Amino acid sequence: MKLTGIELRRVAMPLVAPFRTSFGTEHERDVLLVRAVTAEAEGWGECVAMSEPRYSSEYVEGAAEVIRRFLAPAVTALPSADPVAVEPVFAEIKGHPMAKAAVQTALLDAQLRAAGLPFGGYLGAVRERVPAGVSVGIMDTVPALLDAVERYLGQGYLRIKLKIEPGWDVEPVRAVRERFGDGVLLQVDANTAYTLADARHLARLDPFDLLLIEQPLPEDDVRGHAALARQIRTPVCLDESITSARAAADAVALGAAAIVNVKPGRVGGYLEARRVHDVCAAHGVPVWCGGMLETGLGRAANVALAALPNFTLPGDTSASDRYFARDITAPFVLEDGHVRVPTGPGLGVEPDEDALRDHTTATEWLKL
Ligand SMILES: CC(=O)N[C@@H](Cc1ccc2ccccc2c1)C(=O)O
Ligand SMILES: [Mg+2]
Repeated sequence: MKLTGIELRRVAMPLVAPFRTSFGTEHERDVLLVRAVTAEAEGWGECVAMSEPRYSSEYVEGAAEVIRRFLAPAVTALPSADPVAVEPVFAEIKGHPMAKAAVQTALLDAQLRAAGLPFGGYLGAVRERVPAGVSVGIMDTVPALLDAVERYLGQGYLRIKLKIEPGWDVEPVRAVRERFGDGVLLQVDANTAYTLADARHLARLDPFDLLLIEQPLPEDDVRGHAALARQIRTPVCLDESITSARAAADAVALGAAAIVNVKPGRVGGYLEARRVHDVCAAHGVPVWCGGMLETGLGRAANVALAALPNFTLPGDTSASDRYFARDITAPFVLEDGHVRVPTGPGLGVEPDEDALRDHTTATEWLKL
């Protein structure tokens, strides 16, 4: 597949409501999109980096620079812009998994569109729709949280995830359990906000029968998560720590992860994400698809990935309107708590021209 060019496009996506986590509050997504143009077709990839390095070390401006200076030239140096062949070449450039994932996905999308193959079919999807969970931010008050959870349950979401941090954890969880009962699938995500010294405090979440507690400790504290897992009953799930299939194998072998949140951007792409899925399946560890407030382009790829067999827990694959009043693709909608896997070639969705134009803040054509 001959690459004729790569476009870097920045889009501003206002959020329907501020989204607060233990690492800050987001009001608008500044998204970097990658468009790979080949003679046969063009493909899209979405970089999930935030505008500031608060979730992980990557940030939008940095990802654009890495693509501009290192990843795009590496692709053009290849005889063919093959999404699988780029992996060993990208491996020589250290880090920057979100930037790598965006470029590889754009190449995959172009290749699959040209071949008329859907992304889900290519990855090994076994379902036509996936159960959707929703991530609920930290709120100013418990009543405000209960209103938000009530709205999401009313829309049909099959699982509720509450962001927590020291000072906002046991009380909101107790309030949700007391108000909505034990039947609701409920989990929490700390985004690394605690330390092992908080183990006894985190054990106070045990009575609430949570599905999991996501990334309570720092990204590099795998040993600490294994020690914590021996002191609490709630299953420990890792997110930020799982940076590759090897990291997943290590975390599982060390007893640090009973469940894994799979995020293609965090591990360098959808092919590595599938390897994480396969390693976890081999160890009997269930996975679910995490979210990074993607537009419909990244959402389409995530929903396809979430249809693989070992994705047995509802993911953060919410409908578009959970984050955006207007998506840049046809919106993903919730149907009986599920989101449909696109069936068209490649990602199966493309940007709506008008929406893309209205949200675009910058475009840059990389001379190759
Ligand atoms: C759905 C969910 O909770 N996602 C991440 C956290 C997160 C939160 C806020 C974000 C804002 C901009 C870009 C990425 C972001 C990721 C998580 O699982 O840890
Ligand atoms: Mg998380």
